[in-house]
Amino acid sequence: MASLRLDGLSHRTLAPVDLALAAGERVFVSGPSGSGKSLLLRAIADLDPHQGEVWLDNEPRSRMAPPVWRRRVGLLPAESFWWAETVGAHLPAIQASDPDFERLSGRLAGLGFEPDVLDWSVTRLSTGERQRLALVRLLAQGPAALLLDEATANLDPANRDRVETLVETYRGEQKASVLWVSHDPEQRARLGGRAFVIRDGRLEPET
Ligand SMILES: Nc1ncnc2c1ncn2[C@@H]1O[C@H](COP(=O)(O)OP(=O)(O)OP(=O)(O)O)[C@@H](O)[C@H]1O
Repeated sequence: MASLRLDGLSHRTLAPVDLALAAGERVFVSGPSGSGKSLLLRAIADLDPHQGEVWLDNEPRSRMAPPVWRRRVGLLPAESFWWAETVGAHLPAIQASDPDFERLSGRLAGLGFEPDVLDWSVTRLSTGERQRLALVRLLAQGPAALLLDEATANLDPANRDRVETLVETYRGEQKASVLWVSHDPEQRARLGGRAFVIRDGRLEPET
């Protein structure tokens, strides 16, 4: 559970942003291709050069070790990277007797996977499977804030709904703040909440 606050955060194409998300709040960001949405998320995750500060509750990013920050502020990139042989090798080693195993199996099932997906080779994953499994992998770290870059861009409506449900369940249970980049106005309308747009290098409330 944590609030997320951007304090004069800027990057190469974006004017300084001040934005506060309460713990458990979801905020959408949209904007034309190339407007700087992904760079905004990457700056918050401290993956790219930027100016300004980001806070999780009262903890500034500059006082946290980068690996710790990136575990607590979890970025789901538009294209996920898989480096090991199997899906399961990317997830924490959990025994079937561990309570976390049930939670993991529940999330996999909620996204339409059988438990044997953990044994699948990553080379067989379709684009949509990669996108859904990358979300499961991210949530397994237990982030306090989620940064979602087009989390449903490659999915059919049924799988899009499954991902929305999983994100909303996690947000509700963990009181995680969620910054969600989405091009889909119907998704923003369906889920509700505050929405912003990046126009001419500025983050503005969507009207
Ligand atoms: N490493 C880099 N060096 C120079 N320019 C970059 C770099 N990374 C991104 N850019 C540029 O910054 C701009 C914003 O990129 P960004 O990926 O944030 O766009 P976006 O809003 O997420 O677009 P899309 O909706 O197409 O994913 C683009 O013009 C991009 O070419």
